[in-house]
Amino acid sequence: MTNNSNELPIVECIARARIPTTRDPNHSTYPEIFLHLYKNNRDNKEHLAITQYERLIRGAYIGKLTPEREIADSYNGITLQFDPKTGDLISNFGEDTFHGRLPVRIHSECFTGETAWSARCDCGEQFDLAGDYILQSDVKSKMCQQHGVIVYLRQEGRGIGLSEKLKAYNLQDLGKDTVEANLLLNHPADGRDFSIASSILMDLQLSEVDLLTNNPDKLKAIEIEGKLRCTSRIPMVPLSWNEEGANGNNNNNNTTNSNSHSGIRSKEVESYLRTKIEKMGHLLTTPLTMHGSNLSSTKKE
Ligand SMILES: Nc1nc2c(ncn2[C@@H]2O[C@H](COP(=O)(O)OP(=O)(O)OP(=O)(O)O)[C@@H](O)[C@H]2O)c(=O)[nH]1
Repeated sequence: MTNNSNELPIVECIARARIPTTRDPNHSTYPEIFLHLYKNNRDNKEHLAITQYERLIRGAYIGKLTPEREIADSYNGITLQFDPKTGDLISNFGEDTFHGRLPVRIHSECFTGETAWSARCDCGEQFDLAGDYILQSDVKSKMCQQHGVIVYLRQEGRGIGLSEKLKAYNLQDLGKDTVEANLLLNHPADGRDFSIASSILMDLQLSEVDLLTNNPDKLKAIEIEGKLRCTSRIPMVPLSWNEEGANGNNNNNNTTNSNSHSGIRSKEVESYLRTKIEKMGHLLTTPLTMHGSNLSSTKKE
């Protein structure tokens, strides 16, 4: 395995499965998503793609697998044939490049935000918003059509890992911001490698994506000449900013922020978001009334 950062990582899907989900309460039957587990030649992590699009189910097992059966249930009118020993699809459909745009979220692991209900960051909220945007049918944007992909990168704490992130939290409690805390611990401000996500998206045969993000580094990483293109950015506006009078690019109708849930509020999350905007160039306009500050800075795209 090579580790040349100028080259795109090589990714290989090592497991796929169909997952019925409860994400869409308006759906009469449960919608289905597919989990694709990838290994790669950059790190020893298993990264994930969560897809909602029928052409992206290569290798996914559909129907009830028994040792005698070689034909699985049909899916969207296509009869699926699979290898009963491995569970892999034999049919080759879905191998063509997908011609069209799909909403895509590249999300980084955050145990504290997604599992432990931490109000230090908005990671759990963002993950839910991305799922709602992609999986629900009643979102504002007609572009969704209940199709899309979430690439879930196992890059906890912007790549520094959970134990180092907890040390950073302690420094933040002493007054450092998230960037200063990382640097004091001898880590980069952001140690993530988004090119793994690009390779996964290309493996899923995507060529054009509408990226759900405020992070300019993700927008850059997604542009692979002649292969992968970001056609538009869908801003991730914190839910709590709904009532705070967010302006500028946050008022874009085509955002993930389409419901009235009040979102995460804490002085820690405000500091976290402020540091993203002021030090990491995130494409968000701070609401003027942000608690504990009178910020009015606007980052232009
Ligand atoms: N080092 C460090 N990492 C944190 C902290 N809070 C959250 N994180 C990590 O920051 C990452 C958030 O990444 P993403 O959800 O991809 O979002 P993003 O890069 O901010 O960009 P968006 O696409 O705009 O949401 C996760 O890996 C979190 O674990 C912190 O205080 N310190």
